[in-house]
Amino acid sequence: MPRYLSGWLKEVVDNALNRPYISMQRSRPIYSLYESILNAKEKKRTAIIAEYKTRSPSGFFAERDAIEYAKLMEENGAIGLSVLTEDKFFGGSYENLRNIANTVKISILMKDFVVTERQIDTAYNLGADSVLLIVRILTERELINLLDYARSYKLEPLVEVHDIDDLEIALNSGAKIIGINSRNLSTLELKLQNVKEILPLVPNDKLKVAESGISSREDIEDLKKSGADAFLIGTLLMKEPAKIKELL
Ligand SMILES: O=C(O)c1ccccc1NCC(=O)[C@H](O)[C@H](O)COP(=O)(O)O
Repeated sequence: MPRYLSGWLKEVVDNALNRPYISMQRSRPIYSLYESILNAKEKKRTAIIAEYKTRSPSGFFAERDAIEYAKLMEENGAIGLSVLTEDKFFGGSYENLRNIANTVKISILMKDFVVTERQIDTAYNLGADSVLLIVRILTERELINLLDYARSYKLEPLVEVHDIDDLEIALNSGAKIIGINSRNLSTLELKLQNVKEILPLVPNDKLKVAESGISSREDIEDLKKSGADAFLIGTLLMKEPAKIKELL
């Protein structure tokens, strides 16, 4: 069982425990998220992971065609796509993930509240190249088990932290890609400053992803100075997809 949780986080995790398993034959190769970020880092290119989400608990709402969005992001140099599959709170679907995976040749992150191996089986089958593992909702043992399980498919998870305690657990678990999320999961407030403070504490042999609340080229430059290797951006690009051209 995942950690003790309350409120919407408890509900989202309870739902995740009962998500159906999708059985299908994966038809695309793995486009490694780890290698994609590393490659951009080595070439000193800005690594953007563009997120497809249509709503969220903080009140975000956008209507946009998933395939058009994914193609535009790929054509404009995004190194990856983060696709929300959580349905109740984020309006996501496995169908969007499968359709996007059938369309693009860049890395795809299944963005969900992953707490079971069955969800990782499904991510792989649908064509995802990585899964999100959120430290806040998992025990350290569960995190280690799910990391190992994802790697058995050659999927390297993005392990998300919100504070220094989470970071310690992520490092103990052997995570290789660490995402620092500026959104507080309880209050839903954004605080980019938290990300800037935690980034320098992440060892340099990890790949570091800044997540949430990035709204300009200046934010990216600031986060780079603090050590970020990649940037996960949803709201800005879902509202104005053409902005990707200004970010790279
Ligand atoms: O996006 C939300 O409002 C949200 C609310 C509660 C928990 C998580 C939430 N978002 C998850 C994410 O990680 C973001 O969608 C992602 O980092 C992109 O953030 P943004 O660019 O701020 O949309």
